[in-house]
Amino acid sequence: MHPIVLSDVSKIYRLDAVEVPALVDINLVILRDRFTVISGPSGSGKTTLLNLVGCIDRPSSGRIMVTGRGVHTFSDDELSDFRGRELGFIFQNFNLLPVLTAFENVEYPLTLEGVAPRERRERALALLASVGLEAHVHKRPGQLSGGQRQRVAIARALARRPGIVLADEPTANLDSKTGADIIALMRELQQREHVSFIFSSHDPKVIEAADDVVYIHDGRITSIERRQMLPRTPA
Ligand SMILES: Nc1ncnc2c1ncn2[C@@H]1O[C@H](COP(=O)(O)OP(=O)(O)OP(=O)(O)O)[C@@H](O)[C@H]1O
Repeated sequence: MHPIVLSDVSKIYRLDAVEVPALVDINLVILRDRFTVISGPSGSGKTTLLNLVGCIDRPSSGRIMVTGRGVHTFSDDELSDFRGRELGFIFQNFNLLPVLTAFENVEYPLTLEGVAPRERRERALALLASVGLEAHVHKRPGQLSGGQRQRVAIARALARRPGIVLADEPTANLDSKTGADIIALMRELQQREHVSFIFSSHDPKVIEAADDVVYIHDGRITSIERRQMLPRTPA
């Protein structure tokens, strides 16, 4: 099954009497287990599209199926439940809880889900090791570099084993070398954890790493580039 299908989706923001058409008639299939990048100039609608797919906002019209569910029909509570269960998020400014250690930040979503302490600990430590932070698990975000904070955010996004992970400009606040390392890491984790990654970005390095690139301009899809259509063999 395709994880995400958008049919005739439009989003209009209303500012007083002014209407801003941020997305217009979007028809898009985002394939599962792939690294999809939404790209386009500033103001083209990337964040709006990601917010709709991420169940943070609803379309003004059209249908959005995420893993077989029509999320455009969901109430606020249903959207929030669905987000917590099915989706992981990596935020541009990392959004880590400053008073918690790296370990506690990754463990936190598992605590919310009611996972038993031992399993929480094992999963959080394994994820922090897989992002190369085993030596930093007891540090708080303020004691970590930008790249290290992003790694914690990636580990946290994967903690509940979501089928889909979304990120808005994940390399925007990183220098170019750190950004390249983070992209390589995300690529590796996406394949290992069998998740669909959907990122918005205009970073050429992120676009280069993608399987599929959806280009948007003025709220409309201008082209879709699908690469490596053959299934990857496990490493
Ligand atoms: N909450 C809002 N209220 C009104 N207009 C909005 C709102 N959010 C976005 N817009 C408008 O919708 C359009 C698309 O914005 P969006 O943030 O999706 O673009 P973007 O491609 O992510 O841009 P950037 O790369 O600069 O982050 C823009 O014209 C923007 O001004």
